[in-house]
Amino acid sequence: MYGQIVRDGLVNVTGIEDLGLTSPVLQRTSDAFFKEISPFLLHFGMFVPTIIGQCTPEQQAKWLPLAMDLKIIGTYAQTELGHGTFIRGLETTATYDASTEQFILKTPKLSSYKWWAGGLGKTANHCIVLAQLYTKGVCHGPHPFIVQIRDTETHMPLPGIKVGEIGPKLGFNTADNGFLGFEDFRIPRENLMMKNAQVTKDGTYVKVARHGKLTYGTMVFVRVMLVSDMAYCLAKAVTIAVRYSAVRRQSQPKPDQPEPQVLDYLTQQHKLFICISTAHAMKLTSTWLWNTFTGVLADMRDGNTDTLPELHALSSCLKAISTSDTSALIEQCRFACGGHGYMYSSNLPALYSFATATRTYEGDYTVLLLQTARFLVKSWEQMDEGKPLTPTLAYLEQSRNGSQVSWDDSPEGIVRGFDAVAAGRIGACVKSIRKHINNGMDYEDAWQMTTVQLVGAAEAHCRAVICRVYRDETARLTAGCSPGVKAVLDQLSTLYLLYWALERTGDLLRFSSLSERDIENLQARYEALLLKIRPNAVGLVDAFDFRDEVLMSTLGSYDGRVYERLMEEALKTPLNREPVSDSFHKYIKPMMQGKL
Ligand SMILES: CCCCCCCCC/C=C/C(=O)SCCNC(=O)CCNC(=O)[C@H](O)C(C)(C)COP(=O)(O)OP(=O)(O)OC[C@H]1O[C@@H](n2cnc3c(N)ncnc32)[C@H](O)[C@@H]1OP(=O)(O)O
Ligand SMILES: Cc1cc2nc3c(=O)[nH]c(=O)nc-3n(C[C@H](O)[C@H](O)[C@H](O)COP(=O)(O)OP(=O)(O)OC[C@H]3O[C@@H](n4cnc5c(N)ncnc54)[C@H](O)[C@@H]3O)c2cc1C
Repeated sequence: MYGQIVRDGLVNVTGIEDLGLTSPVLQRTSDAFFKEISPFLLHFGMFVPTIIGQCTPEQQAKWLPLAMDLKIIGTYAQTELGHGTFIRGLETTATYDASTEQFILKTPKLSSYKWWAGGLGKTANHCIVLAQLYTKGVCHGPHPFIVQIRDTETHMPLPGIKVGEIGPKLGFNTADNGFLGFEDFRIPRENLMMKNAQVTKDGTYVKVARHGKLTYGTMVFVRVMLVSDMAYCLAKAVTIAVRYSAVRRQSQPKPDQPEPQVLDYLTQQHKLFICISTAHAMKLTSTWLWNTFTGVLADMRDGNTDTLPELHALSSCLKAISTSDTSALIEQCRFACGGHGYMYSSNLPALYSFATATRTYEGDYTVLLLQTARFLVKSWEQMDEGKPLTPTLAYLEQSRNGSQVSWDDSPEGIVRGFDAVAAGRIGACVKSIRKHINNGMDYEDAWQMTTVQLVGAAEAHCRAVICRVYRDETARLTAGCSPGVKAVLDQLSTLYLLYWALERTGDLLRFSSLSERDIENLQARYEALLLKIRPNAVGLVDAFDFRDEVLMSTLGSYDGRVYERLMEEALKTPLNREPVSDSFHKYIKPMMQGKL
């Protein structure tokens, strides 16, 4: 399996190179080669971006051509057996030896071993290592180093390097995730990636970055990219599930009628149409987030890091919510396909295992929402001090006088309702923290006692951002469309708002004048909208325009020959090569004859 995937991975990479395309395209085209993950994912997904983001121009001139021409194969080794979330707690050390102008890398304990980096086990010969930088007896915190770990000719691990594969996982089983330990492993001073901090030959530490967290820049980039990846993943899953639901006929609600397409059941529409809407919502939000990200990068190039905190807060909650929603909705697509959705040949299991991993890697869901919550609470306090709010938090102003928002069930009114929920939940967190402090707790304990609410407030903020961006971007992008297209896309964005309003009635009752009658109206509108979308459902997923080779699904292929494809795949399984398995003669027959 590994050998096959490496071969396909290289065909994919060199093919893209020949076309002179860039790595995001690689990500998309690799889908046509793999159901699983390429061992080269981290090379282009994190190793190359870190060289660009963390190296000086001179260092880039050395390393980038080698990486882009695949003369070296890299990964990103930050997480350790003992630490993944808490980067400041990483145990691997890099101690500067001025006498030889080298850093000495050590993994002092088993828990210090790097663990998880994709491609590290058997594929990569270089990696970015995050290690605690020591010079002149002082620790300056985690810094990125570029480290050769295998001989580029023999691929043997270099002396002082312990490296290997970490073993089977829920998914990602071709990603070749590995472990890495250092025993007094020496690297040249120049292998410290010196864009944000430098160590001179005599060991003097020089801080260059204007912001203490620019070392974390690669993670922010990947979080931004993952929102788009999730939209793409969910669009594939719902294409499979909707097409299958159009082919599958089951049960007989009316004795004198033929079995209906399962797509005609309202419950099936309830499971699947939110998936179509969410794929659109996340795609539009990811483009908006990308534009925000590139804007912040431009500001930082001009020496201004003022917009970085809002980007960190946005990328954290959008990565958390997009990966969490996608994992849940891909599983919902699988549920909607009955037993055949559980077949590996449907491709839904592989899509799910990829999505559910993203909820954890690049920053755990809870941890990132708490990062966003930190920014929300700080913004609330700045508002109390009369300081201006950042654009995505402008809605907090409406909460200043504490009056309840009057419920308005128009799409724009529902967006305002979600703003009110977010403002209300942030305000409740601030109130909780202040109450605990007044009762004698210190700030850290008061914060910890409020974290369940803080995660909820961050989710509410993120939902409000997605609703607003989705609604605004749909209106902007459909302005020139035909009335028919405009109407269908408006139905999808309205469906998203009604769905989440019904999911969050508790919050809306608490923070707006929503009534029981309003909820009944929402439910009726939602169900009527499902029926309106039904005639366009297959057209909407066809519009995602996935080729069969990319969907790789017995259930989702364009021609709808589901049962023929399921049988074709079944006959390919190794167990069907012989009519009788040799296990019958070895075990079953002796058992039947009482000879086991
Ligand atoms: C195509 C692609 C496919 C690419 C496909 C690639 C496949 C990927 C495979 C997987 C790869 C990985 O998982 S790589 C490993 C990923 N690992 C992670 O993501 C680890 C997650 N942990 C973290 O990011 C950090 O530990 C975090 C939780 C933020 C806490 O960091 P710290 O303790 O240093 O910071 P704190 O004390 O919490 O906060 C101090 C201040 O720093 C700010 N801060 C914290 N992080 C910041 C940041 N990133 N940018 C700006 N500011 C930040 C906070 O807002 C605070 O600001 P003030 O409030 O103003 O003080
Ligand atoms: C498929 C996959 C691929 C990966 N690839 C890479 C890679 O290429 N390179 C790399 O460096 N890493 C990689 N990782 C590792 C990944 O980045 C970490 O697993 C992730 O950052 C989570 O950290 P952790 O595993 O230490 O979990 P922990 O942080 O230990 O989480 C365990 C639990 O503790 C909770 N928790 C932790 N801190 C807090 C807190 N402050 N407040 C409240 N709750 C908290 C979490 O929410 C979670 O419920 C990969 C992981 C996976 C699953």
